[in-house]
Amino acid sequence: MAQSPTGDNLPLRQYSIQYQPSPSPLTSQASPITSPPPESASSIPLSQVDTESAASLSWKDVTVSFEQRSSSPQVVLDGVAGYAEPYRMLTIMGPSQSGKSTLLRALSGRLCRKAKYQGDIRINGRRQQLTYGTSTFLTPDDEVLPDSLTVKEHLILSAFLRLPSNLPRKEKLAVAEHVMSEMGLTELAYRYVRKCPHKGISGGERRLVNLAVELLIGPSLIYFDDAFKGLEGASVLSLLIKLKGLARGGATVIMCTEHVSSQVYELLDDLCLLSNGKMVFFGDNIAAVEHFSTAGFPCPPNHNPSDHFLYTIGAEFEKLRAPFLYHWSLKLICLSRRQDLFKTSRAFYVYILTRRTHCYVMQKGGVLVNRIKRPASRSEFFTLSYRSLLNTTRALGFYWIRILLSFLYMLSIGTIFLRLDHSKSSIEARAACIFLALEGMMFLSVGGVPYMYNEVKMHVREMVNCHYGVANFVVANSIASLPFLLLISLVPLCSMYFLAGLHSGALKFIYFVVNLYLSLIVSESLMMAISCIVPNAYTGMIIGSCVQVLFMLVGGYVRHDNNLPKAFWKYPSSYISFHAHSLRGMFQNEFLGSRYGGHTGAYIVYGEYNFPASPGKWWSLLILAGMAIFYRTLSVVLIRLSYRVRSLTRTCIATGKT
Ligand SMILES: Nc1ncnc2c1ncn2[C@@H]1O[C@H](COP(=O)(O)OP(=O)(O)OP(=O)(O)O)[C@@H](O)[C@H]1O
Repeated sequence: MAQSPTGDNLPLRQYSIQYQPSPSPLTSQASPITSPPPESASSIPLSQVDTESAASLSWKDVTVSFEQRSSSPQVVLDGVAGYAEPYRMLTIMGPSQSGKSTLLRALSGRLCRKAKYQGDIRINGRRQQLTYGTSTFLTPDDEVLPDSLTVKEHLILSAFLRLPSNLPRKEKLAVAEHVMSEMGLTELAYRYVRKCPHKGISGGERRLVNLAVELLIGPSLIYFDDAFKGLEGASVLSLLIKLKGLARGGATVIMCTEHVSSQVYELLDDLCLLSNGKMVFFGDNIAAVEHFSTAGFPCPPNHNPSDHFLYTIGAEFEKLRAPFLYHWSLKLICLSRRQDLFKTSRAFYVYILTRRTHCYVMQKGGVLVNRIKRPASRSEFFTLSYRSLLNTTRALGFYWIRILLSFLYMLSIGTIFLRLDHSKSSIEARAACIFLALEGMMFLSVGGVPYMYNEVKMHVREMVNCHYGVANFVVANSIASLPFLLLISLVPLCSMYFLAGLHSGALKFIYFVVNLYLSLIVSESLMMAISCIVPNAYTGMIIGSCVQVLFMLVGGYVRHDNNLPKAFWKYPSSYISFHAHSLRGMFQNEFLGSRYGGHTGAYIVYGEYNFPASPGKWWSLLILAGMAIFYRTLSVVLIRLSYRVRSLTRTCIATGKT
């Protein structure tokens, strides 16, 4: 484990991943296994562990249940015990729904608030909080990367986001380079992190990039949920070798997976087998095979042990096996043997408790000291803004195509309403032209939902590992969008405004641009708030479209203000509809102070179109600005509420409350 070149007392470490595969443990001379297993030969004695940053995790009586609406609580983990040591990799295995992810979440302090937790989890023998930089949690479900950035850019920007501000810029770059080369990503440095046949990277490489990003802060504890989900042979092996390298570098690696190939199984260190929330086995990979054999379930020759365990302990296999067991007595024998298997797990439990006590005694001081300072909020903010700007500049579909579409749309409106005169008949045409221009432009912002959804998801993933705050993310994202929204309101508008021959005054034109600009900012902010709560981008687009249409209906053009039904449509919908404020301002700007076919502007706006006389057009701009701030603040609140990862266990570890 190489120390970082940070000078000072900065306890930042960099992993050196130089894993050399050892001879296959399954083919090597294994001693006959008894229960509980003997201390593994490959296990590093705890006295030799680098206690400055190493983390020994031990847990006992961990019980987790979820409240059910109609029935009694569902017990997902039932009195599970175990430990994970530095320099070793623990793999939690078991059939689907056996509680693997729940155990991993409990151990990392990331259980959701709904979960009822009981138990005793200790780090280096103490109940203590996992502080920033000490642990990282990865899951393929949250695997969202900024698609428009290259691997190198992503790692460098992540280093700036994660490493302390007092670390010189040069050293942050050096850390990023180091991690990139250790993870074997140097050759991919200039490839985009998106999945794309030519310029992008594969799914396995994306997972390595995700892991690399988390390694920048040198965490002592690495939790990896469903580590191999969606990966095929070579990628699984490559990821496993990297994880094992990390463990050999001093990290405590805990991952969970449903099953692995026999080649991968040979490379595993410790195993925790779960079935239906109960622990069936705990020990090293060789001991597991022996244990099943002793309990009457020998793994057939040339058979994948991991598949064999799944078959034996998986409740769902029971149903599948039944038709093949025509002899009832045979079935009963099988079931009773299976009970034996579960009973022997008691012996492992006792063994683990002994070992766990050992962990307490040997760990010097018992405190996890591998803490690094969080970057200052200001530097976080600048890096996030820069990343958002870079991402949006390159996101072709998000802004550039939108600018082009907006231009074509405005051009169409401009040519349809070409050179409007000041006659009476032009009043209706002018009103329609303004309404269509405004509504069309605001509606196009729905197309940005998938992009925003990805941004929010990426942020939440980073938030889970405590990398930066929500407010910084939302403000940075808003600032990055401003130049593009200005382009969208200015470039296309010019084509329409002058072609249609709307009011010729310079101030009137500036007002039109500012009003459209603010309306787009509000619309964008609303879409962001929606992206924070929807389960996927498509739902977000549907909800976004519905809200835009609803706001348009009460905007004052489709149905005049005094004709709107009072309940719901007028109060409160027409007041909270930013379309209404924007449209009223636009109409006041276009018509007031001019005469059209003998009618005064005031008559047209307040008499014919029934817009309320107050507030005035400048107030509408202020209201729009206020709404933009409101929706952005709402996004901060929604992200905090809906993705709240309040660490229940963390609190328990820290306070000793069970
Ligand atoms: N937030 C939750 N609310 C309600 N029930 C939950 C929640 N999380 C997990 N469960 C339940 O806990 C049980 C175990 O889930 P868990 O995800 O831990 O299993 P798993 O072994 O990781 O499964 P898989 O391999 O399919 O991911 C499941 O029956 C699941 O329905």
